[in-house]
Amino acid sequence: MTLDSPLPAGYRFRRLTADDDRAVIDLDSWAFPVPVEPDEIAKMPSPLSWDRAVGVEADGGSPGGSPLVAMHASYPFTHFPVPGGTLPTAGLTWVGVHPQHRRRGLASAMLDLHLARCRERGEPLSALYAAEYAIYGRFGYGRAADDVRVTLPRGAALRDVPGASEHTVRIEHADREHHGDLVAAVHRAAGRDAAGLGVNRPGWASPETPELQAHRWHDAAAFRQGFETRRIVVVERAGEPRGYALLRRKLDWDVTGPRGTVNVGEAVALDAAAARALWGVLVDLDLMSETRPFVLAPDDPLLGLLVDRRSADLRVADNVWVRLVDVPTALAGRQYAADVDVTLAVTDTRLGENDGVWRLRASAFGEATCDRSDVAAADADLALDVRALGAAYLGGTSLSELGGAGMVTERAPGALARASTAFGWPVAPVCSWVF
Ligand SMILES: CC(=O)SCCNC(=O)CCNC(=O)[C@H](O)C(C)(C)COP(=O)(O)OP(=O)(O)OC[C@H]1O[C@@H](n2cnc3c(N)ncnc32)[C@H](O)[C@@H]1OP(=O)(O)O
Repeated sequence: MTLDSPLPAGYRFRRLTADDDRAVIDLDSWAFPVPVEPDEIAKMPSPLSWDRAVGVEADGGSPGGSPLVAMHASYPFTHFPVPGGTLPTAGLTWVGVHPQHRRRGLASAMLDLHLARCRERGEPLSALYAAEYAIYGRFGYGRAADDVRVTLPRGAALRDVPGASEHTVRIEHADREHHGDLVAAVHRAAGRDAAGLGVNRPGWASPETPELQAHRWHDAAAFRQGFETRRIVVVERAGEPRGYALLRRKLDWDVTGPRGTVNVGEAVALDAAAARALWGVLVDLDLMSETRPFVLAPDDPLLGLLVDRRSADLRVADNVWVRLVDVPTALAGRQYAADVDVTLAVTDTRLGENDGVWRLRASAFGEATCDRSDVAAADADLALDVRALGAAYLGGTSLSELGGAGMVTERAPGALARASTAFGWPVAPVCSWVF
């Protein structure tokens, strides 16, 4: 795997291994300051896939410290959900540069190396969560999904759903041994057939590696911020799990009485009745005054269940960002919501292989092909940067919205409306956990 990519003078790439764990934690705590000592973090299982972690060393290093001054890594998603299918995808993560070495081009060099390695591994997509919004557009990533954050008042009124009362509820300490398989199975089922529509939910990635799973189930006291250990609510119908939520509570008091908070890490239900049963529990826990789900899809059933949506103080956040590393493979590797036959003049200043005109042909919810076209760029139906293609790829941002912001240019009248419909998807993309 290549490490042969240009860096500013005085720096070199080096593969990282498990022996670098402590130096990686020290560097990471420079990039992401947290109120937890590196010694404590070192006791946690590392989520990294070391064969995909690359460091940057500086000549001379830092005085009294490690020569490691920057790093990046990626998680392998062999089955990252895209509209109507899955594709191998690199989940870029742990991008960090020591503050003393920032703005010298280290992140740019790491991103170029990352994209080259994705191509070598045959991963047509890369996805990430962005620490800051303005960083990743220049590297060809587009904001591909949004999620919503809400704060639910205690006892928030929920619409009735027939069948909800037929569920039983278990509230237990959450641990991997007892709940790992259940959580994985319900999460997978919810992504495969979102809300029983017979179509999948793009972006709904699973933590695939043993390292990531161990890290996600590890419940480090140092990161709980006064909240209790992790708990789980499981709703079942006829003995079969139909939904779950991972949560923690924290009890506070003021003169008017208890004002506890419920933080919900992940809440997943397989149908409307299970969602109603689950949320009925989550908004009515004794001594709590509000419930805060972490990440919800913009079309999560909870939003439709709320009788008064305004009471939920809804805010929108960017969720996963997507980068098409191999444009034809990525475009042919998803399904489309309508028949489409369109030529796209794609600009990609970092990966020249993607640059040029591509002809995409697909039948609604069926096969798709994408081939290089000999149409001149000026005559293609639509012109767009690879970043806009990434934003539209999971069906969460419409090409017409991007066109309205000047990020897609229509050359053939009607092409933007048709392509926009085809690139859409009946289920909003979202990833339910941050990687
Ligand atoms: C997927 C993830 O892992 S997200 C985590 C990202 N990491 C962090 O936020 C941790 C704290 N920050 C850092 O470690 C670093 O500042 C990084 C990684 C964000 C940037 O690293 P640097 O080596 O300073 O970036 P580099 O010098 O290559 O800058 C490249 C370009 O991005 C711009 N840029 C860098 N960081 C930012 C930012 N936070 N916001 C906006 N623009 C930025 C630079 O100005 C530069 O622009 P230019 O090409 O027009 O001159």
